[in-house]
Parts: sequence; C-alpha cells; structure tokens
Amino acid sequence: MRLKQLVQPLLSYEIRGNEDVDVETIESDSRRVGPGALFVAVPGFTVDGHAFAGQAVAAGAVALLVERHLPELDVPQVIVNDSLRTSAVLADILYRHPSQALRMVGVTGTNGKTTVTHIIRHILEFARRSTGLLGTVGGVIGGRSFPVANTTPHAVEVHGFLKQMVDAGCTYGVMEVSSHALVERRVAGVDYDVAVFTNLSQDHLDFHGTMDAYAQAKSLLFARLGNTYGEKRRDSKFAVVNIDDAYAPVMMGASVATTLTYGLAETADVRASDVVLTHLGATMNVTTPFGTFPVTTGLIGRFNVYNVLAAIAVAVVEEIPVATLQAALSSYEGVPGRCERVDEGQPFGIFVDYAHTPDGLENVLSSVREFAAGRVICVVGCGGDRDKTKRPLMASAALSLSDAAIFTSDNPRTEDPERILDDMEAGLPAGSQYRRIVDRGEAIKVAIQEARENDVVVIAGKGHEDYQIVGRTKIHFDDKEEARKAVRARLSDNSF
Ligand SMILES: CC(=O)N[C@H]1[C@@H](OP(=O)(O)OP(=O)(O)OC[C@H]2O[C@@H](n3ccc(=O)[nH]c3=O)[C@H](O)[C@@H]2O)O[C@H](CO)[C@@H](O)[C@@H]1O[C@H](C)C(=O)N[C@@H](C)C(=O)N[C@H](CCC(=O)O)C(=O)O
Ligand SMILES: Nc1ncnc2c1ncn2[C@@H]1O[C@H](COP(=O)(O)OP(=O)(O)OP(=O)(O)O)[C@@H](O)[C@H]1O
Ligand SMILES: N[C@H](CCC[C@H](N)C(=O)O)C(=O)O
Ligand SMILES: [Mg+2]
Repeated sequence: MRLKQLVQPLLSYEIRGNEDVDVETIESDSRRVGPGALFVAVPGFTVDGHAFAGQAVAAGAVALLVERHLPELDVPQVIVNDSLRTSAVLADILYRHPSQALRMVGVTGTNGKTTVTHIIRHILEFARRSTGLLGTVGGVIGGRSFPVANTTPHAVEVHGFLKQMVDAGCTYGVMEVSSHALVERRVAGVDYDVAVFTNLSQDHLDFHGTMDAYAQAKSLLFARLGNTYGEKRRDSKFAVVNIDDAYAPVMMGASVATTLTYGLAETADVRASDVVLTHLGATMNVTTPFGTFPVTTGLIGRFNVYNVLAAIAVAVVEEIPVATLQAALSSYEGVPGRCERVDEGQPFGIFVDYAHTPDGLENVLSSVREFAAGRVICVVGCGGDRDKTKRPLMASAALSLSDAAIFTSDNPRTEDPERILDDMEAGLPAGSQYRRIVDRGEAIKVAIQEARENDVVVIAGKGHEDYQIVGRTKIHFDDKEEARKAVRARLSDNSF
C-alpha cells in the first residue's frame, strides 16, 4: 500500500519525504525489518527505538514512523505524537483489519491463560472451526507452529499474526492477553468478541505496583469489548468471568458486553457439580443455560476444572453442540509443560509444570498431594528481574505442600542466582528443612535420585521452556530432558 494512502486516515501527522513509497509490512523491532517495511521507532523502557532507525533502513525499511524527525536518514518519515498507538492503527489498516475478519477471543488472568486458550482452540478445531492461536507457548496458524518472544507480542506483530490467520482461512483468533500487554497497548486496535478472565493472584508487582493496579490492567481487556471498529455487532460480544474469583466484579464492572459467569458457585451461569478428581483427571456434571451434561477431562487438579469451565463457557457462547464439546474435552491431552508427565518406566511420578506464582504452585502441589501415594518432592526456583515479593511466598508454598523441597534457579536473568535463593529463603521459619542447589540440572538429578516408589516429583516453573536465561543469554535447558537423563542414569545403575 502507498504510504500516502496508509497514513491518510490518521487525524494528526506530519510527513516528510516521498509519500509514494510502497509499504508491505510494519515492524517495531529493527531486527525483524526486511525490504518494504515501515519501521516504527518506539521509545521503550530500556532503549529508544529511534536509535535503531538507521539499522532498520540498512535492512530495507522504506519509511519510518517516528516521534521526532531523524534528519540524518534519507527516507520518508511520518512524524506523530505517539508512535506506538499509531503503529497499531496503521498495522490494522495495512493488514486489512484482520481482527474484524476473525471472531476474536482474548484470555487474561494470572494463571491458566495458556491452558484455557489451548482448550478453546482444541474445542473449536474439533468442531471444524479453523482457529489460530497466539500465546506463551507460541503461535499456531493452519497447523504451522512458531515461537514468540512475549506471551502477547508488540501491537504490530499482533496485527501481523492475525493477518496470517485470516490468510490461512481461520475463522477464529484465540490469544492470551497479558497484563503487561494491556498496559503497553500491545493489543491496541484489536476488536475482541469474547474476553475471558481466569483469576487474579499475586504476580508482576514489580511492574504494576499494587494488586489493584494489576486488576485494573486486566480489566482493560473487558473495557475493550466496548470498542467496535467495523461490522461486528456489539450484541454478540461476551465477557466470560470466573465468578469465584474475588476480582470478578472488577472485570464485569469494566465491561459493557453480556456477561457469562463460570465457577463452582451455585450462581454461576456455567457451573460444575459432582466433581471427582483423580490422578487421571476429573469427571463432573456441567450445567449451562442450555442444560446439564457430564464432562470428562484428562487434566488433573481442581484448578483445571476452572480452566475447563472457562473453555466450556466460550463454547456455549459460540454455540458448539454438547456432544462435540464432550468429545473434544475427553480427547484433549493437555498443554506442553503444564502438569506434563515424564514417563521413562520409573516407579514414581514426574510432572513438569509451569507454576511460577504462589497460587499456581499451591494449586499444582495440593492437586498432586491428593493422589500421591508416596511423598511429594518439589524442585522450584523464581525468575530473576521479576516480582521479588513472590519469592518467599513461593518458597513457603513449596515447603508447606511438599515433603521435600529443593530450591534452585529459574531464569536468573541479570540477577545473581544466589541472591534470588536468599530472597526465597527469607521469612521461612527457623529450622525449615529444604535443600538449596543453585544448578537446576543438579537439583533435578538429586530429586530423581532420592525419589522412591510411589513418590511424585514436581519440577515447577519452566514448563515448556527449553532454555535458561543467564544474564542476557539464553542457554539450552529443558526440564523434561534433564528429568529423563536422571531417570535413565538410575535405570542404568539398576538403582530402582
Ligand atoms: C518490561 C516490558 O514489558 N518490556 C517489553 C517492552 O520492552 P521495552 O519497552 O523496554 O523495549 P526496549 O527494549 O526498550 O526497546 C524499545 C524499542 O526498540 C526496539 N529495538 C530494540 C532493540 C533493537 O536492537 N532494535 C529495536 O528496534 C524494540 O523492538 C522496541 O520497539 O516492549 C517490548 C516489545 O513489545 C517487549 O518485548 C518487552 O518485553 C520484555 C522482553 C519482557 O521481558 N517482558 C515481560 C515482562 C512481559 O511482557 N511478560 C508478559 C507475560 C507476563 C505473563 O503472562 O505472566 C508477556 O506478554 O510476555
Ligand atoms: N486456573 C488456574 N488457577 C491457578 N493455577 C493455575 C491455573 N491454571 C494453571 N495453573 C498453574 O499455573 C501454571 C501456568 O499455567 P498457564 O501456562 O496456563 O498460565 P498462564 O496464565 O498462561 O501463565 P503466563 O502468565 O506465564 O502466560 C500451570 O502450570 C499450573 O501450575
Ligand atoms: N510470563 C511469566 C513467565 C515466568 C516463567 C518463569 N520461568 C520465569 O522466568 O520467571 C513472566 O514473564 O513472568
Ligand atoms: Mg501463558
């Protein structure tokens, strides 16, 4: 599209240079720029994107969207007050309003976003509704998977992914919407039809400051249901909210859409009763506005009953037939790195899980505790350059809900891993019994060497991640690989 035509709908801008250049893509990261790109210079938290405009031009950028003119660069420049906000508008235009062409489902909450989005996609695909997915584990478009750097990427990437979904013939776009993304306007211009709230508990206070500010950030997704940019009908927009969560009223208060609540409460529109939890998953009866029916899932733990209910509520909104829904749920095998079993024939259980908040860890450990015939052994660490106040809470959850806890490293990033462990230990009662093994591979090995028949080892925090971030470098590291290695070593030693 010609630059002139692209920027024409903007209310306020100044353009310098040739307006007739052809723009094919929009990029906000110079490292992603190729020929034909409009490079957006965004003043970030750590660096100013304007400093990378030269690199972008060298990589083929044909024009710049800037907040100040860069006289040293001889390419057309569009000057605006807010390059981030404008870039979302332009990406939406350039890619022909992809979020209006899709039925858009956004899922937010502290825990469960990845799980719920994956279950929703599975149900929709099972019902033969082609669905694109975007979130922590990556994106899936038309059977092709690709990695993403953030749970919710920058706005121009979001619109770019949605365009790929439309091009691939998807009718649905299902995505995780993180609180960072809502504050940083990474979903600006996305027209959502369904917003889902899973829960709110402590995380990211380094970024949001208080729980109230964190809740307000999440509620922005529900406020977005009031925005309709194209042909979509306001009366087919829905807020799907976990009514058992204390912050449910904040989400409902922000929304002008029809609310569908879910939970275990009698008052929930979609509710589970007669829940039976086992080591193989759960069975329950689910009541919806259209009737009551039995549901079986292979996902373990009460928290996953909530995740399943959230997905069922979306299926109700989307009018998926009950029989299809039941079959989809009973055939669903789970999300990579969420309570994922590692089975090398050892006589005890091993779960690799992504619990990285106090609530997540409490949930997974108490769920495992319910069916573990032996001891529960937990290996856990806390991320560097992230909320420090969750560290002692996670350590305390590990200590109180497992029989043996090993504290270790989880993406120390630019922090000293030993200091992160100090933060975890601070506040634990004197005389607490736990181990501190900074090397995560060694910690996993020790846990597996010590496991006896019927014990369950939970390796928490990294789930699907196949790296350890040390400093600013990503080193290959995979909990599942390490666990398998340790089990095989025991098998070859004949030490079972
Ligand atoms: C604190 C935070 O949210 N940071 C995000 C923010 O970075 P920033 O504003 O600091 O960007 P910056 O590094 O200063 O760079 C400014 C601009 O220069 C550009 N740049 C930078 C370097 C370069 O070589 N070339 C270049 O063009 C950048 O692309 C950017 O546009 O904007 C970037 C682009 O969108 C994000 O990648 C980055 O996420 C960082 C990596 C991060 O760790 N974020 C975490 C906290 C996060 O967002 N997590 C949530 C999940 C939370 C959850 O689900 O629990 C997520 O959605 O992933
Ligand atoms: N509904 C839930 N309530 C509490 N804990 C949960 C829930 N669902 C999942 N968990 C726990 O949280 C972990 C992360 O789950 P999931 O990846 O689905 O969450 P997320 O919200 O996508 O996380 P992230 O913020 O990293 O994107 C799981 O491995 C599990 O231990
Ligand atoms: N989305 C979460 C993931 C945390 C995963 C954990 N492994 C860590 O690095 O802290 C975050 O960015 O805080
Ligand atoms: Mg996620």
